[in-house]
Amino acid sequence: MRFGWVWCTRRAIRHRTNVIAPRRLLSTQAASQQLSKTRNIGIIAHIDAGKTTTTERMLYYSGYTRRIGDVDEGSTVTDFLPAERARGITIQSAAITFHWPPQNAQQPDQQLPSSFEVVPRSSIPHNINLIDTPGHADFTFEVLRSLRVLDGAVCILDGVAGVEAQTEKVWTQAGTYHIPRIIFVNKLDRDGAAFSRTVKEIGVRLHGWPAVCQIPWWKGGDGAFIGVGDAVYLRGLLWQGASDGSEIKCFSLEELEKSDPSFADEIRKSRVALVELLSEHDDGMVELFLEHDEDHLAIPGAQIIQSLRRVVLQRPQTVIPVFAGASFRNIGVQPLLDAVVDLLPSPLERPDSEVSVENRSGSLSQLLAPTSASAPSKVKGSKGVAPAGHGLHIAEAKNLQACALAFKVVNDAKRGVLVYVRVYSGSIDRGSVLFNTNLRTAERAPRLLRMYANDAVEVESIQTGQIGVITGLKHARTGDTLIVYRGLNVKAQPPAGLNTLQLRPIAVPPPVFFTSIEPNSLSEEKHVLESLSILLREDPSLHLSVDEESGQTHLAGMGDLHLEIARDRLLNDFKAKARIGKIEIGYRETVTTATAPFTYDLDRSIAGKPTKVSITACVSPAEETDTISAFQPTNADRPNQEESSSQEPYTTIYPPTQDNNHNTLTIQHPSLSLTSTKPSPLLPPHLPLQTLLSSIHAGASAALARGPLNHYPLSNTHITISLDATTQLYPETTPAAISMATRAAVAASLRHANERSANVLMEPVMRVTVFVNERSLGSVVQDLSSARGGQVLSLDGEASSEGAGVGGGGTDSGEDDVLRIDPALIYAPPDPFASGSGNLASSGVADSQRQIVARVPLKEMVGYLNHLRALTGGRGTFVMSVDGFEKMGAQRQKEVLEAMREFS
Ligand SMILES: Nc1nc2c(ncn2[C@@H]2O[C@H](COP(=O)(O)OP(=O)(O)OP(=O)(O)O)[C@@H](O)[C@H]2O)c(=O)[nH]1
Repeated sequence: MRFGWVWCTRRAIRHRTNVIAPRRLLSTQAASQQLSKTRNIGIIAHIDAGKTTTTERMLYYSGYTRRIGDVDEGSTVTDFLPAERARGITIQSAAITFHWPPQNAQQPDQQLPSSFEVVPRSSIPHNINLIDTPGHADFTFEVLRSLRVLDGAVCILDGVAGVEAQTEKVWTQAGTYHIPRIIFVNKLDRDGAAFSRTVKEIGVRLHGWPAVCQIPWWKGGDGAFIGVGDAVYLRGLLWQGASDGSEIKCFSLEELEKSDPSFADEIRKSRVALVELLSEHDDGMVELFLEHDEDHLAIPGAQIIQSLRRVVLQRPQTVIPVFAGASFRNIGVQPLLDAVVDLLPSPLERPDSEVSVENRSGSLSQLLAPTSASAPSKVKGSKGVAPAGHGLHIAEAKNLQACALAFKVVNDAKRGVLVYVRVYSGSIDRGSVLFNTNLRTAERAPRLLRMYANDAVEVESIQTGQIGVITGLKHARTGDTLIVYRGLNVKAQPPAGLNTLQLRPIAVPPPVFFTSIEPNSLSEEKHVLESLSILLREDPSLHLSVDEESGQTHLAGMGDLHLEIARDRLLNDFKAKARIGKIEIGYRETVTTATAPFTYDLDRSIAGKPTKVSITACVSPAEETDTISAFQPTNADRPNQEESSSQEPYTTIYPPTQDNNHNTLTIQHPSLSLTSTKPSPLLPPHLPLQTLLSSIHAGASAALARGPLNHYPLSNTHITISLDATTQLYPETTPAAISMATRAAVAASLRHANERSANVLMEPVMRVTVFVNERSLGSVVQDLSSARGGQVLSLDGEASSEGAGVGGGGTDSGEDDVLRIDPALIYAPPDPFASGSGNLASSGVADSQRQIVARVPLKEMVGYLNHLRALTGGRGTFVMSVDGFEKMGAQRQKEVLEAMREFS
């Protein structure tokens, strides 16, 4: 029997049409039907596992592309940036929409049946919004950003390499967002493919029970990879005939019994193992098993799917459905798409979104819940927000019409800047005024799009749960929260409370590499700055700063590849004409002593106008600890002085969260009260107190950008500014003068501190996780701890005696309560090409795979991959992330500074 990937059972669907529902109910029912038929999913994996290759097949089989794009030819839909095509890697996550199973334009929208006991969900076309994420560790932040808007994920593994370092990392990250995941073991056509070893690694390294839903079908038992055995529907699927993989031949167990009895036998074993595993985690499966006289094979496939779905949606997810294929050979992608629809959740099945309002967090439904009679009444001075512990009730929430997250900004050559949003509540309509709660600005959404592969289709609205694109926005950046508020116009602001609403704030790691950018000529400067500002809107993990003294612009990022790509995009995509310096490590400086107050008097003309002001500053070390931790919230540029002002109206504190470098700023302004409703007579009329404070903040930040020791940004430094309005402000005081004087006063104080007791350099220290063979373990540990000055924290998740108590062992997530699974208890079919047969030790997992976690200075990790490969015969892999900044010892600092001089 030959057929395309359209199940015969699909035709069996009957719809009940005799139910008459009220009109309003019908519209909400229609909306919820639509949402039930939506999947917002991501594809995650280690670099090169085959995410883009698999996505291309998904687009092709769903009918959205006419030919299959090839990563190696640079013709894929999702890797559309020239830099991605040139390098064959994904840099930006792409979001595309398609239907699965394919939708026939002539057919009316099909309704989901009321039960899935007989036919699976995948018998009805669903709307899939898919995000293909980058695998390289330098773009981890891009992955994190995407994970926030996903409801489910497909993790792709390379069947030869197994579970790799970056897989483990993104898997854990997806776990922290409670994103249900399924696994596709890809590249099973390659020499050395080891499905069994990979399945065992899933159990051991991803800490979940692999539910093997498909087993590989090797021709004649040990020949070419030709298809899969389906443990759910008890059949063999053979990809044959058409080279595009659209024709699949299906064999029943009885048929297989005649042609390939051992394969038929293995499919039965896989079904028994699957039912056994599900019975341990799902009571529904136990009942089914009993109902079917304890016959593992008698349970209908559709009910196995139902049980799989229930376990996938459990929190935490401990069972991981595993599928098999080789997307490059067009094998296995259609059943994987069915699994996406059948097993991953719709937006309706996801937990409520996290939000924060005025620094308090809760859930979106708490915020939107109608204020009940028992809800606390408005507290004076609290701007309508109930005190902590009473949820997030805000009277104005009833006027909130939509709430969305801009999770991605892309500069499209044809369509301009595209802002990808996921709507969490309400609907964004064409022409809506959106208030950006990060930037505190409003702008209109002129056009809305849905991206179907290469085509964009204009739409009137983007509804709750959907992903869409807004074009024509001038300000929105990746990570911004956008709200629509009843009565809002472009000039108005929503009331306090709502204007601080943030959806799932995300931590941005500090940048550790930087490079300088200098326009080739003055006339190029504008274009260079505009291009940089688009890059920054796209990617908030890039940081831009201007060194006022040297006039140089510095671009900082997460890794050397991250900056290399930014440089390529600037020069090649945006055609900016600029000189780009070499990529260097971003060290920090910190003060070691406190200074006495120093006053800077400014009295000169600026832009032809006389200006006058005095600013007093002193600096001190911010804290006693030697390290600073790595992560800060994204809304870092949002001043927080209102909070502190409510406690102390004459002091404004900018806490460390305002600054990526853990600097703090305290402004003492006796005689100027923040809580006073009347303007102070001590302030010049053109200088409101908030403007004065912002000018001081800007001046202090500029001074902190360049330290006196070696021109690195300051870190862990506390600045105190005191300003007596009666003696230090004048009618000629302007905001620009205040900034200038503050910068001068702080810079002088930093110099004084450095003269009294020299500043020290702080260097980025990475948390490195290395995977190596048993044989190479000794040499890699030796290399990390001796040659690279690192500190081994744990081996295989167990804290080493050396590292105990320093950074903790365990996984990257720091979780100690991860599920530890004995690989001997995991079912996997034998690997024909590996020595041994499905036993972890004999298949090489226990022997070969060891995990080392260490803290190592970033400087020592530059070029580490090549060294690791040499030490491990090419098998070792590693991932790293910033663990913090650490003060250098005198000798190390001397060596680093000398090396810098040598190369400069
Ligand atoms: N033999 C074989 N090669 C494959 C398969 N799938 C992908 N490849 C190849 O593996 C390489 C990487 O594939 P990609 O699809 O770019 O992998 P990726 O995971 O998207 O890579 P990044 O986006 O850079 O992380 C390409 O050369 C593909 O042709 C497969 O099933 N079999």
